[in-house]
Amino acid sequence: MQYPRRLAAEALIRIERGGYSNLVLAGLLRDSGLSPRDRAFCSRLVYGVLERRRLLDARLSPFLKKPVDKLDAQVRAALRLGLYQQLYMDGVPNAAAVNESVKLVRALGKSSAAGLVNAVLRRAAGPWQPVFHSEAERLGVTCSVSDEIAALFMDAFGPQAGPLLEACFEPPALTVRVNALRTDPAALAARLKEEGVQAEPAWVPGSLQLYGAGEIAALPAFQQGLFHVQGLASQLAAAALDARPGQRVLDLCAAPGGKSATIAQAMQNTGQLFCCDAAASRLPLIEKLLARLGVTNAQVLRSDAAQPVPELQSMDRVLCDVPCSGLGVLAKKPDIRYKDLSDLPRLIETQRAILACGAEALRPGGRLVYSTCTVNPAENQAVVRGFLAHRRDYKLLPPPFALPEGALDDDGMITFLPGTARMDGFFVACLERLW
Ligand SMILES: C[S@@+](CC[C@H](N)C(=O)[O-])C[C@H]1O[C@@H](n2cnc3c(N)ncnc32)[C@H](O)[C@@H]1O
Repeated sequence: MQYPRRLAAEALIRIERGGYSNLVLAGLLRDSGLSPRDRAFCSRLVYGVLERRRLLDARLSPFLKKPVDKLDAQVRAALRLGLYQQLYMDGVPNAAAVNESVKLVRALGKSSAAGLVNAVLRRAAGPWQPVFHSEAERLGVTCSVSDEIAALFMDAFGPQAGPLLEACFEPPALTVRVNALRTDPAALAARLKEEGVQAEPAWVPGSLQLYGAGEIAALPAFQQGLFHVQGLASQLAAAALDARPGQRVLDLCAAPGGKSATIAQAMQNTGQLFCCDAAASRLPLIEKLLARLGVTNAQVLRSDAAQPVPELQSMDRVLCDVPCSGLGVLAKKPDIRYKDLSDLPRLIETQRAILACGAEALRPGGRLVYSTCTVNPAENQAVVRGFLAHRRDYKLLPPPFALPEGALDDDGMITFLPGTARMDGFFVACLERLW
């Protein structure tokens, strides 16, 4: 089992140097020749260490002469991987975790650190009695997020902050949106079975949950555009728009195109769907996805949604799926755990501006959905309430779908907290323009 560990260390080192975790890992695994079991082991190690990094470092630090950040990257990776196996992988005996880490650091060309790795790991997994200076620090270390994120959860959710941050260690269910332009859930489930993947209807209509899927993009059903991978919360946000055949629909922040694709299917490939994004480099992602799924009613445009767009007016539907802090998707994107939030006020300004411009583009009687993948009330309820305070021509609609247990309903604004029905944390508000 040395090779998957070595690959995991290599991935961690490249990610530290600025690589995106999903791309780095996918690239290394693709060329590895590893069995599916070893790939799964390697992925678990990489994502596990990224997720628990702060806690792992806090437990390693007392046994090191210098901060973890100042160690050689190879030594740091071997220590974090070793301690992660000791603490979180029941299938790996403690002694094996230590011995394999010693071998690993040698294989990584740092034989001189073998004694250190051995000595530190023999002690770091023992009893731990940390001293914290604040509740935010305690939650931050034990749940492996920054103090700032811990404090934000404490402000927003009080005593629920801890359990919610714990829930962010549980990955959401792997779900796909069945491409209604080409197939239906029963036919797709049968097809996936033929391709070796178990698929069952998830509770959101038109979706399937997959089990034991390996590399999804390699499946013929994927390549033939029979589905796209999409979380249930995102599918619900797209469904909340209630887009109909023949309508004019504007998706203001569309890349990489997941919700646009689901909306195009609801429109039965008729009418006009405008898929905009400010990031030119992300537009090809939308084009590629829509082409694979056979969407023909969409135009992909570069456009800054925070500025009025006079050409895109009188829409029947507008989706503002705005850029956000991403605090609902910590379980999928571990990098967000340590994200600097100093930019938040500027981000909230952008969210407000996008909602205001989206509202201008909607016709009276039309529907607008404002959504985020964060659970931060300042980016969610506060933005919508601030908007409604000076737009008397808009009103909130009741939730357009049955809410799963645990979802919050705030005058019709819906928050899925992390862990609700195995979904991402997400926010959806549905608004109607009255005149
Ligand atoms: C949450 S993502 C959208 C996800 C997309 N709706 C989907 O379902 O695949 C937010 C997007 O907003 C884009 N964005 C950020 N600022 C923007 C702006 N001022 N105008 C338009 N798009 C913007 C980002 O490039 C990013 O692609």
